[in-house]
Amino acid sequence: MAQINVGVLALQGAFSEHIMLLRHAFAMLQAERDDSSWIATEVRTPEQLNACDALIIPGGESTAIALVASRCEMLEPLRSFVKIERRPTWGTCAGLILLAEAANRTKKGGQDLIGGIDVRVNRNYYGRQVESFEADIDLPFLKTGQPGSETRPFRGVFIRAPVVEKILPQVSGIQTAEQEHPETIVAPSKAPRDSFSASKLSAPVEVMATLPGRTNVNDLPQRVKEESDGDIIAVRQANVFGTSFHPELTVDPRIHIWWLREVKDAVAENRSHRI
Ligand SMILES: NC(=O)CC[C@H](N)C(=O)O
Repeated sequence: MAQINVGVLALQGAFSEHIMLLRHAFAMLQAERDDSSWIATEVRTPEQLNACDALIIPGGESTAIALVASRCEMLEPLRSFVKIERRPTWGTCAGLILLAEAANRTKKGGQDLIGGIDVRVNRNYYGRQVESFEADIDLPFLKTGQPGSETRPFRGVFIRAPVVEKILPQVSGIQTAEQEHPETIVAPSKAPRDSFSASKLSAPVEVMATLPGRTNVNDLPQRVKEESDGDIIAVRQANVFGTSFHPELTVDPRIHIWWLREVKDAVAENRSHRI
C-alpha cells in the first residue's frame, strides 16, 4: 500500500481548514477502495517539505506567506519543489498568487513569488474584504464521469480574490516574463530553467474555470481580456494548479478529491521512473 504524504504550507492562512478537508477527502477515496495510505502534514520547514509528495498553499495573505517563507528560508526549497522537482502543487487564493510567475497590484516594493504557472494575476481584483462574495461556479473538470462526480455547481468563496488577467508567453529561459512585461513584479527565479524537461516546458497553461464578469462590482481595474469569456478563476500548467477561491472554506471535498486523484497518478508515474 503506497503512502502518499500531502503537505499543506502552514506559515499563515487557512491551512487547518485544508487539512480538515483533505482528511474528509481521504476518507471518501478510501470508501471507494482507493488503496493508498494518505497522510496530511503541516509544512513549516525544508525538511518537512522534502518529505511531501504534493503540496497545498492555502489562502491567506500572499505577502505575509512570502515574508515568513523568506525568513524561514523556505522560498528556494518551495521554488525547487514546484519548478525543478515538479511535484504536484495546488494554490488557493493567496496560494494562486504565489504560484503565478507575475503579479500586479502588489505592495510597494513588490513581493516574492514562488512561480510555476506562466500567468500574471491581478491581486485583490474584486476589491477589498467588504467586497468579498460567494457565487455558484461551474467547474467542468469535476465532471469526470467517475464515481461521486456530479454536475451540481460548486460554491465559490472569493475573499479579496485574485484573477488570472494574462496568460504569459511560456518562460523559455531566453526571454523572461520580466523582460516581456516590465511593468509587472516578477518573482526572481533563481532556479535554473534549463533543468526542466522539454515536455514540462512545453506544457501549456490550461484555463480550468471562469466566472462570468461581475458587472455589479464597482471600480474594477482595466484588465487585459483573454479570449475566454469571464474572469479566469482556475488554471493548471503541468504539475501546478491554482484557484482564485477557497474550497477549504466550504465543506465540499470535490475539488480536493479530484486533485488527490491527479496527485496519485503523478506520484505513481514518478515512482515508476525511479525504479
Ligand atoms: N483570501 C485570500 O487568500 C486573499 C489573498 C490576498 N488578496 C493576497 O494578496 O494575498
